[in-house]
Amino acid sequence: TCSHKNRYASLHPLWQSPITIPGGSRQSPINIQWRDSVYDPHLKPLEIRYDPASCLHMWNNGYCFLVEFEDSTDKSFITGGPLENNYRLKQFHFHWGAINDWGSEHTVDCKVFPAELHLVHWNSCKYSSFEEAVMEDNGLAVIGVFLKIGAFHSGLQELVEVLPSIKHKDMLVEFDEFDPSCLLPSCPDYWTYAGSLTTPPLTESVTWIIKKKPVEVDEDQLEMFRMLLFTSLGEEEKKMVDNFRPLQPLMDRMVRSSFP
Ligand SMILES: NS(=O)(=O)c1ccc(C(=O)NCc2cc(F)ccc2F)cc1
Ligand SMILES: [Zn+2]
Repeated sequence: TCSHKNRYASLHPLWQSPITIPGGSRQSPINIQWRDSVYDPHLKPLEIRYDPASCLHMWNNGYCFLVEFEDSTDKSFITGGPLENNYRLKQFHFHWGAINDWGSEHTVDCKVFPAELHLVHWNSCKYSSFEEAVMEDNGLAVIGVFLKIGAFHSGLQELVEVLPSIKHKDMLVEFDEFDPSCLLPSCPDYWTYAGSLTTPPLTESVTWIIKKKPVEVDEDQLEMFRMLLFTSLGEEEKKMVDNFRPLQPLMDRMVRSSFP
């Protein structure tokens, strides 16, 4: 197991006692041990079709900030990869740390990244809404992308400059014409495994697709994430940082890779 350095010391109340759900056998996040992952030559390339016009708004939900999409039709969806059906984009959000030494939910060979992007999709072939799909074991597909400190990211900057307008919990701002594929690495390689939501209700309905290559953002951009607050206007201010769940046991699961 990875040494649980003090990155869990000052966790959000949600995780003071790492919640393990009774009988949970496929919880997320996990450490991906590269050498234990199994190359699956039958895995197809992931197909990503996002329509920037389906972007609705960005808001602070008191745990992270998220950009939500219009999901009444298959305007923005993914298919292929480990997926049997089309999965419609619902929202994307991030998890990050108080400092650049930690922040991601998943780790690779125990390496922690300063932040992690999650693009959340639901199986629109089998279910009629996100809320329905979230209860089913093939209901959701989440693409995870690691962020590392490096070059300035011009696509991310469009999000960063809106953050001051959603500083407090429940603030929302209209947001349109954003194509989240600009946040993905160009390398097609990924790992995939069966897991769960990483926040309550922690339902075990997620096919995780974790991109092998991180994307680079500069430290001022990541610092802007840390100006957000968990708290509502008028409450005692608590900086929105360390909004990641502790690592969960792999148990009887295999992690497959799309690359040899
Ligand atoms: N970090 S993650 O990518 O694993 C993740 C993705 C989505 C959600 C979510 O939608 N929660 C709210 C929510 C949950 C439900 F189960 C039903 C409705 C609903 F809005 C939680 C965690
Ligand atoms: Zn997430």
